[in-house]
Amino acid sequence: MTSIDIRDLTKEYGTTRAVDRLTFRVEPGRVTGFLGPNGAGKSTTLRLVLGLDRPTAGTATLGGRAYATFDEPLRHVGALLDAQAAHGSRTARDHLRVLAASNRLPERRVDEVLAEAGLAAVAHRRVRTYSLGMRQRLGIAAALLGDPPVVLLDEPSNGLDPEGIIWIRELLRRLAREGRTVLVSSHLMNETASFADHLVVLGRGRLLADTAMREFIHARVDPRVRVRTTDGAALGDLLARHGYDTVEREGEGEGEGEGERLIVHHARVADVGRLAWGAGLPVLELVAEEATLEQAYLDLTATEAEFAAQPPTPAEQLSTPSAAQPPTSPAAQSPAQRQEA
Ligand SMILES: Nc1ncnc2c1ncn2[C@@H]1O[C@H](COP(=O)(O)OP(=O)(O)OP(=O)(O)O)[C@@H](O)[C@H]1O
Repeated sequence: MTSIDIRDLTKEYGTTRAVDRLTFRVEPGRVTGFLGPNGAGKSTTLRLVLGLDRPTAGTATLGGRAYATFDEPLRHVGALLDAQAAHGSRTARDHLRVLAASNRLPERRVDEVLAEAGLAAVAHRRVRTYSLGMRQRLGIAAALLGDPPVVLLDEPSNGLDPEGIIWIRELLRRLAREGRTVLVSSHLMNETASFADHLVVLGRGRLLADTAMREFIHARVDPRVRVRTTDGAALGDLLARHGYDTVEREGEGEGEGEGERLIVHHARVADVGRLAWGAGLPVLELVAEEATLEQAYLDLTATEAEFAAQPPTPAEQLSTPSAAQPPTSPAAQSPAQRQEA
């Protein structure tokens, strides 16, 4: 199995440190989402893995080898970095045939990946007539050509139509199920949440998180419960007495007799339901509000966004908590933890 190993990787462009002593491993058999604000260093990292740029320090290897040591790299790594890279005057089929020949891949792979990417019917059209989404599909077809154990995709959903977005999601899931190593950068949080098992998050070239997606979300976003009752004041008091100090009263529900809606932070449906039942308060609605990757991501990168808007002074930088260990937000604490504090 081929993992991607990034060790102490640093890349400087003049005075800009695009990647800053980065260390992480991308494991096979799962889709790893690669996230971070604009300019965080994701593309630079991918370029370094693919030998398109030389690191200032550190290493990026695939199954222990540098990309440059592969004679037929498409058999080892498939990558989509720039959907505009294909030559416009060639047909899609010819573009793939050239790539296949240069890596001694059988020509049947060209037709297989064209079919897989939904391009069979337009394979004889010149690439310059392709829409952004079609080019994106062609780039993904090229990445799959050598049946590689490692797949790296930079913003693969870019320009894809809804059907294409479902296709890429299912493709990524399948590639991971087949035991491949799949690293996908994206700015689309809903999309990433739909296909990634694991996340690597960068901020200003440094590692902010390397964790399972489920843990990433649950560590940062508190569970909430939406409850509707005929007596919001009584339920609010009851919850406060039981340590639920963040209760938002949303007011009357729509229509007559709809009751009042409350949002209870750091709570679980079973606990709120049991308390209301014990006090004889009628519950008209009781729903767990799902935490989203977007909420968790914004919580983590809030500090980074501030830095991006206004560069800190050296003194501020010194007093900033380590980016690798962001402070636990109040939202991530349980009522018990907050009471202890
Ligand atoms: N060839 C280059 N010359 C100079 N600076 C560069 C070069 N490539 C990247 N940078 C700088 O390195 C930093 C990281 O850029 P990079 O493109 O890797 O970020 P990113 O996370 O991929 O961003 P985005 O989400 O916007 O694509 C940025 O400050 C960028 O301006």
